[in-house]
Amino acid sequence: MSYVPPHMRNSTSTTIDNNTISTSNSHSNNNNNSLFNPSRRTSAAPPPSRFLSAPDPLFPPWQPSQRVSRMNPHQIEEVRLRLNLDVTSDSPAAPTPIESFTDMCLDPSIMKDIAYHDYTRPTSIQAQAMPIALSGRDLLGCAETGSGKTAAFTIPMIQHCVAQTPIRRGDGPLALVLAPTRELAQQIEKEVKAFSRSIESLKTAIVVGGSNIEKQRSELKAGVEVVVATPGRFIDHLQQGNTSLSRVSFFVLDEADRMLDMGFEPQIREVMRSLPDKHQTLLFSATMPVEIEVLAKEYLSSPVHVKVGKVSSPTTNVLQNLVKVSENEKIDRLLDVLVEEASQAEKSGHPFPLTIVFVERKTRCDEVTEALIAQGLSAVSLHGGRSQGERESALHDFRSSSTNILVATDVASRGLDVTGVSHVINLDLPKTMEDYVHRIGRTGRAGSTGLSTSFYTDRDMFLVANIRKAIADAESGNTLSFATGKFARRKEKEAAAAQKEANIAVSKNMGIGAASVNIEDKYKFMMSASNNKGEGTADSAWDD
Ligand SMILES: Nc1ncnc2c1ncn2[C@@H]1O[C@H](COP(=O)(O)OP(=O)(O)OP(=O)(O)O)[C@@H](O)[C@H]1O
Repeated sequence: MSYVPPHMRNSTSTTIDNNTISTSNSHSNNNNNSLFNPSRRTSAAPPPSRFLSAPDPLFPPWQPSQRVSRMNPHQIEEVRLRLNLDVTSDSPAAPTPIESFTDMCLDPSIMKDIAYHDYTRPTSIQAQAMPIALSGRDLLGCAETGSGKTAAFTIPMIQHCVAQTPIRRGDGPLALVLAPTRELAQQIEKEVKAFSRSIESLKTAIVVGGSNIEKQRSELKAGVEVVVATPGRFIDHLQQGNTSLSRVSFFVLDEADRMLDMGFEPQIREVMRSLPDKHQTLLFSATMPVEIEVLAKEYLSSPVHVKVGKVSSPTTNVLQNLVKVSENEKIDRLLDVLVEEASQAEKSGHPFPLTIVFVERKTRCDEVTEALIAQGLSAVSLHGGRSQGERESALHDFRSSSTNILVATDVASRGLDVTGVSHVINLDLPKTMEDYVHRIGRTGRAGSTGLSTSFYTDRDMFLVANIRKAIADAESGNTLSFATGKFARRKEKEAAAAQKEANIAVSKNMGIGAASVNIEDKYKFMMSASNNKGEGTADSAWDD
């Protein structure tokens, strides 16, 4: 299929009104609802975009500086090599990577905000992804954790919005970003605001579960240029007719793979199917499983694939420690590490380094936090079982360093960017390498270095072998990545379970079963909690 730029795509086939959403997820439980059911539109809502005569093209031509335009293929290749960029594209060729913001010929207001935030030069993913996005192309972007993927789509998105006819009351947004967690969505919206602080006319809305739906409804109905949302709540608003996709011409899925894992694939597919013909789509993640590539093949139009360095692997900015422990000594060992950190900090006169402790389950999260507080440490917990207000206040305390330890489930493992996190501790290892990559990526961000400490027991040997391999690969410069995605995760879990079974059989034969485990009284409640059947796992915390 040859490439058709978004502004050349046929806009007369925007037959979105008849599309219905499949409602396998609890967030959208009305099977008869159409996302765009005209009867659900408010009278203030505009007619579908095909009836609008847009005075301005949706995708005005964008050109980089003369200097960049004059680069020859050899020079382009040299830049890609230097920036560790792997770029593939059907015709036409991918736009040239740009190593300075000035050469990107951005709106002067955006340039002012980039300077305000002290971004002096683009990161590798930004250098290549931004020109692709600015030229209206679809994109599949994969770069390691903390490499600046957010600005890579945020800045071109703002530039795109500035070029559109203004939003009127009742219009849907011009740009839509979907992200898997409330915290990540809020962070992205902040970044949109940060790079559009000089553009008063650009309004944003954050649309996530757990927050006041009335306020969101009135913001959406009043009309905003950019919506950043978690999928469940956004679909709710679509179904209620509070917003529409009819003006969305810039669509981003951040941490796309995670949203598919969460069961939002039908909804995401429906949104992608229902977008007006004139739009561009950008998909980003640090791990890019095959399911995403399949989705991209179906819905993206000749996307440019950009990979930076070794994808789907732990960032090399983090020094990874693996510590073998028994289940019942985990908390003591955690306290040892944290108390030592506190005393080092005191000796050196530095503040206690910001530390994230990942645990497997919600209740364990609260209990570990209580145990740390009982030892005089300053800790807060973050998980999907807490109210939205509690989640926000925990993250606020941690971001402002008024609390230096965040104990969290995997709800904090994706995308969260907290400046100054220097240590990630896996009290419980995650089930898969993919989650491990995202978790330890909360440190060692934006070129800084970080440390991770992972406690493991016999039951984690499968994952530990993979981690060791990843560390060895990184040291030897091996560029092969491990497989990610739903199927790969299932296989990984099955293999891990088989190994666990084998270990249990061996220990039974040796007469060392669970009965011999001696749990200190003070931690007994944690063991029982984590063994408690029916309690939500970390995955069920993703309840946006
Ligand atoms: N060009 C730049 N110059 C300086 N700092 C930057 C630049 N781009 C991004 N950063 C900073 O780098 C940090 C990480 O960026 P970001 O959160 O976008 O990473 P990410 O690639 O999305 O990570 P993850 O995969 O974990 O979501 C942020 O604090 C951001 O402000």
